[in-house]
Amino acid sequence: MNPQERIAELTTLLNYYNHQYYQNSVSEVDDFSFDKLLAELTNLETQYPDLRLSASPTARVGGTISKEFKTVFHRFPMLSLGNTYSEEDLIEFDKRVQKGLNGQSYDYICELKFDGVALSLTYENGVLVQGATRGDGVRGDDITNNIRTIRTVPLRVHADSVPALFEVRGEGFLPLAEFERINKEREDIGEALLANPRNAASGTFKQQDSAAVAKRRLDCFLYSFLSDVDVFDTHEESLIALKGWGFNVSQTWKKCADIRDVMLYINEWETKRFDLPLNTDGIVIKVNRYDQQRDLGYTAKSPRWAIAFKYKAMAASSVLNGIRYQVGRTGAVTPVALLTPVLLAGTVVKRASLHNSNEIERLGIMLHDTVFVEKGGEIIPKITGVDLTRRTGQSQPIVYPTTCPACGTPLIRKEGEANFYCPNERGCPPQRQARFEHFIQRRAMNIESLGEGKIELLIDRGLVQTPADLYKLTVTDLLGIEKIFLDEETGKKRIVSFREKTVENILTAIERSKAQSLPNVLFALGIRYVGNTTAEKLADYFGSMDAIMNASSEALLAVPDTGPRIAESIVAWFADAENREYVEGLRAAGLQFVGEKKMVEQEGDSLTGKTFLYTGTFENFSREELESRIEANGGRLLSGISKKLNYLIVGENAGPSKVEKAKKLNVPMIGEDEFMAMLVM
Ligand SMILES: NC(=O)c1ccc[n+]([C@@H]2O[C@H](COP(=O)([O-])OP(=O)(O)OC[C@H]3O[C@@H](n4cnc5c(N)ncnc54)[C@H](O)[C@@H]3O)[C@@H](O)[C@H]2O)c1
Ligand SMILES: [Zn+2]
Repeated sequence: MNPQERIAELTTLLNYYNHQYYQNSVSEVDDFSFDKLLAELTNLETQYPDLRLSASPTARVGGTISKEFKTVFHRFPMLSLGNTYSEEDLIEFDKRVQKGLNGQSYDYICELKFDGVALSLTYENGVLVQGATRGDGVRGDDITNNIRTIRTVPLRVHADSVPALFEVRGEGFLPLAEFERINKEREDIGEALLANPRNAASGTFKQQDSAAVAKRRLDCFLYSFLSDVDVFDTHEESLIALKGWGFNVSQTWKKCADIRDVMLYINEWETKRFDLPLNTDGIVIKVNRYDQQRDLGYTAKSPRWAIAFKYKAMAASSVLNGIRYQVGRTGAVTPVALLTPVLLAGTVVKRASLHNSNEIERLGIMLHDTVFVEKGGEIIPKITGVDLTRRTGQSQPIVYPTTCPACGTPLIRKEGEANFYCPNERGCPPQRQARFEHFIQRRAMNIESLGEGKIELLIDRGLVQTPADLYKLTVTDLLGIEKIFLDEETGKKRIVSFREKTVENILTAIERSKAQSLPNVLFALGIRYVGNTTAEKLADYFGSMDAIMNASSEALLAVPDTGPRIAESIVAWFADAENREYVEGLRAAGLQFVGEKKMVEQEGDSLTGKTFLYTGTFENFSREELESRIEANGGRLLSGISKKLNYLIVGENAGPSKVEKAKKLNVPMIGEDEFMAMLVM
């Protein structure tokens, strides 16, 4: 391939990866591979400047804006950072800084490079007025409402000395613990898992529904301050002040006197970073003094006074001794690799995730192979490849089981799904146990005192078949029973025994669970795809278990955010005779089958398929009434003016900027009378 062809190929490919990464929150390649391709393109362009294409990703910030949000212009451009994986490059960087500053002395501030989404927050008179994404660096998406859901972001800064107008920038992220929690929940209801915390954060910030965003507890670390007036002389001062004003500044930064100090910081955090509550992929080195930053200036894409040093993913090699097939609550069978223990990023790794059978095939691994294990964003490390040079005659092909490792039932694979399933929902021991565990969790029936082996014991003793049987348990059933559990790994014994106090606690918790509301009961049933939020929406809409149980697929589809996949799953679940019997058992036990019907009754469909936004006040409706009438007639409310908006309803004292924007985008504006006329059409 000649340079011209290669440049064209790389330009197209990298633009595609950027699009996937920034617009769709998907990484099709790992960052290291991406950065290598980008470096190759940069080199080719330097060698053959005439061949550079106008769409080249080398001199532009990768993202763009989206149509779903209002566009905002950044007061100061939001740039990218030059990056490197090598110490030599860092020394080169330091030499450039030294040269650029003509012999002045300087120091650096080192920070961790947080792996999330860049955010810009604007404060006017101490009040948060705007939160935006980086977008293409010049314009970003206005996601103020979503940013307001972050609890550590101050909505108002209580400090006398803050400038009238200033901007802070930072990295929005999904804490690892939260990422794990969400994925556990998704696994529980059979949803596909989120790939990694960065992409999950990026996808969450782009959601339209701020209430849904609030449910994922996003967080944000702030790392820079900008204003028109000079407030600080150094970056260090700004970090200290931001912290003092109540911003969430990670206390991992450090002032470094020279590049050798920087290297020490890099080494120090290479493994320590895994103890942080979020993923980091390197460190950022910034010249401390603002006047020196100004002297050094910017390229089209990044500051000359800063650079990112990225850590290569931590890898180790180990031997694959076996595979354990785990059966989850929904029957999905997932392989876990059992490895010879190996030290990786400060922890001993014995297991690695393999996701599913496709992954085993893709990697081409065999039993007893030497494999590469990497610690990336996830808590469990993953196998990334095979060391073929060390394959011995001992290697054996991995034969994926065709029957359930727990109960022997032949496995099935549903169309379009990567996992094999054990269809024996009720008889398969791990599935049965997981069903109980799902039932007792806090968001379901909240009988968590039954955790940690107690359920296993009840099942073992034949005291319970389905969770409905919990409500028949008596003191005599429970008192005195016990079981010894042996931890396979440590060889330690653990005794679970039901003494008087335990029994009392359990029976009280079971009794109290009868007061759990309809959405909790519905969620407790464990219908695939019916998570907490869906259960709440169904309960709000139908008001009773019977109404849900007897609802047709079409009726279910009318519930907000309920698509065909959820609707079909619900209908199929209730069509099953044994499930019906189970539900009747729960009814007989006295659980809450009736709730509050909170959803607006459908009045008509005259607004179906149309989107609305309103501004100002109205004679015949309060804001709430207007919103509920729109929804009750099949219309949809949007949160901002975009080309997608069909009508802006304009009332008294309408917001001039909204009207202006609607005019610019040719969005039809209607008055209250016209809206009422549409209702009766
Ligand atoms: N895997 C893929 O498909 C794919 C596609 C596109 C981009 N990428 C990755 O994204 C990178 C490019 O993204 P980029 O342009 O946002 O650059 P970058 O992520 O390498 O650096 C700039 C960003 O770093 C972040 N940052 C984190 N901590 C910071 C701190 N302490 N101080 C200042 N900034 C901090 C900010 O959000 C800033 O916008 C590439 O290096 C690549 O690894 C991957
Ligand atoms: Zn099974």
